Amino acid sequence: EELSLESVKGKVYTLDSVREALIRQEDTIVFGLIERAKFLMNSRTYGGEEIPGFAGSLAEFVVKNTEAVQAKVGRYNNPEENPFFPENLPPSLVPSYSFTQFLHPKAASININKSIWKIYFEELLPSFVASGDDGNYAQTAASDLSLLQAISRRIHYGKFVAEVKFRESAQQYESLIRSEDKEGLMKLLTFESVEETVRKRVEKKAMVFGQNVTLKNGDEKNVTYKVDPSVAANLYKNWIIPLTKDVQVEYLLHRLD
Ligand SMILES: O=C(O)C(=O)C[C@]1(C(=O)O)C=C[C@@H](O)C=C1
Repeated sequence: EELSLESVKGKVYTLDSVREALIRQEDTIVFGLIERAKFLMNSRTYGGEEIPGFAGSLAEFVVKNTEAVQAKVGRYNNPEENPFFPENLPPSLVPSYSFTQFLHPKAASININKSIWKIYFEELLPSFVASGDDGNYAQTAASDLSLLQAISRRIHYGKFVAEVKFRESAQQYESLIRSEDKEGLMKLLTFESVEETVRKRVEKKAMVFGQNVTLKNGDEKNVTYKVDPSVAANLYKNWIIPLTKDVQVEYLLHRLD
């Protein structure tokens, strides 16, 4: 019998368990897309300085302040969580839970939220949100925040995936890490067939969770969706999976520090 990766009590990370976690996070992301798509683009949420005395957008104001509140109640004590604005976050005020420390300390702090932020507003939103203004800026920012958090958590979960893979094939990874062979690392950590399954499942989830439900007979043939299922699948294909892989490579490059 093989020993479990973590013999201490607490959360156990294995390739199966991290993949299970990624699958569950798909639900959160698909629901997040559906919730954000309820509102129009509402560009005033993202531009100009709408808040007196605050140098940033309304969305930035909501995210910064919400992260500060959540930091005070311990959100970022969990190594699976990564803030968008880590600068000047207040300390937690609550007793901390002892989360399983699974990551390599020198690689654990990777945070690519600055890129995620930019991609989200510049590329993702326009791909699934209808243009226009319905005035719901606060609700829009709140739904952006929960979707951003879900996407960020998923992408940074790459650290856990990478650590599992490293422990399973330490020798193979070590030589690639020592020669800083990014391409070789990318190749070793890639499973094309898993990626294809992820994309297909996400498309199906967008169909199942996002279909407009009616009780009228005959409507089964005219099903419509709240978010175009192919948009959800492409979001994974073009951004979420590639960024999760970038996090894995970045993590591995620091794995022997
Ligand atoms: O499941 C894995 O092994 C992962 O690394 C996750 C993931 C993904 O982002 O979904 C990324 C790279 C692999 O090629 C397959 C899937």
